[in-house]
Amino acid sequence: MLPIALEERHPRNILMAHIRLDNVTKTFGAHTALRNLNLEIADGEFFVLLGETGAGKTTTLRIIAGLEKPTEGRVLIDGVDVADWGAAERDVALVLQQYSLYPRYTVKQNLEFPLKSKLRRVPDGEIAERVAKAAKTLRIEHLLERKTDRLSGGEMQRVSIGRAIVRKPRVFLMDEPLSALDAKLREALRTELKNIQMNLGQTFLFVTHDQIEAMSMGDKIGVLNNGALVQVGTPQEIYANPKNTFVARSVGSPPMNLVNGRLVAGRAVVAPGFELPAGATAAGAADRPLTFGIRPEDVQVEQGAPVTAKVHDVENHGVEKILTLRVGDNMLRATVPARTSLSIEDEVRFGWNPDKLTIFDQASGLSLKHAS
Ligand SMILES: Nc1ncnc2c1ncn2[C@@H]1O[C@H](COP(=O)(O)OP(=O)(O)OP(=O)(O)O)[C@@H](O)[C@H]1O
Repeated sequence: MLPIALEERHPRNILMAHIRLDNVTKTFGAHTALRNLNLEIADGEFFVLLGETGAGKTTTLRIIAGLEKPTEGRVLIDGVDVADWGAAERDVALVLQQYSLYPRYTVKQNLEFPLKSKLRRVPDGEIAERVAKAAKTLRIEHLLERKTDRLSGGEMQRVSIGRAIVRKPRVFLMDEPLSALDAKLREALRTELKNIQMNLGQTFLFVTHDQIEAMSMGDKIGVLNNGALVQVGTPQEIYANPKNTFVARSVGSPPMNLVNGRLVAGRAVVAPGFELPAGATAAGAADRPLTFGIRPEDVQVEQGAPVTAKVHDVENHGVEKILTLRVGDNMLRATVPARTSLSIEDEVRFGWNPDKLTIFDQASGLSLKHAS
């Protein structure tokens, strides 16, 4: 019996999809790539999975796409367990870092290709309509007759995304699609991709190791470390309230300052001459080794007595400067306005509003806010 055409199975007015991973574990021999992953991606959400190399990002995408089976756990699309569905039936589009285009075909032929499969049965008129619309959205109309081996990296990636868009999949899965592009193009495509997603209103799962991409594009970010999901939240939640020191280090450029210290007589002490105001002590912070976290933009730096630090380095970033301060054995980064005129070896005093501190348990790395 012929398989039911995808176009008939998923009526075109139902394009969105809700994805849930229930306790998914994936092992390759003795190696555990994913452990007890619980993940929920809402309809129409732009969800970014952020993780370092080997964290399990691609494995997660491949499991959702049906290219890999979980060792344990379930994948649900719109509430339905899709364990028995093959990749084609799941109707998800995977966009990869390497553009999988046909080099001898024109852009137009590349865009038409996914719709010409027998499984889809898309009428010719509709193929032309969808290709024209995708080309307009991606601003590649002028390239339609060009062979894809004559395109720049950015243009090729647009065509790859176009091949996903014309299919009208239920879900877009994107595996570091911008990482092979140069910085300027990456920035431009970040904004475009976000706009495209908002216009289509469809579910996007985008994986990256680039925290700037995650922060600027995601409605929600999931931070993956060593196959485990550490924290899920909006970019603002993740930035302002990291669950542990790993997440604190993963977002922000420069990252959060993390300095080890402890509480002595109710007063937080990081190092000699580096005492935090008494108000900085958090509820539940007993006398134990702690790590104090402060974002560089929350460090205030002034010239004059009492001297508490020396300027170790000054980086000029146009709108702002990033100072590295030497405080005893510790280095502290501070973001200050560009007009600040400080030079290496200048003596300064620094401080911060205690409300801006995040305090972590040194042994577990967990934020006391999340632990309480
Ligand atoms: N088919 C496989 N066989 C054996 N090990 C695998 C296989 N696929 C992935 N792994 C391992 O599982 C872990 C997670 O891999 P995965 O590709 O999901 O990571 P990633 O976060 O996408 O990394 P990257 O950013 O480098 O692509 C890695 O340690 C990897 O070596």
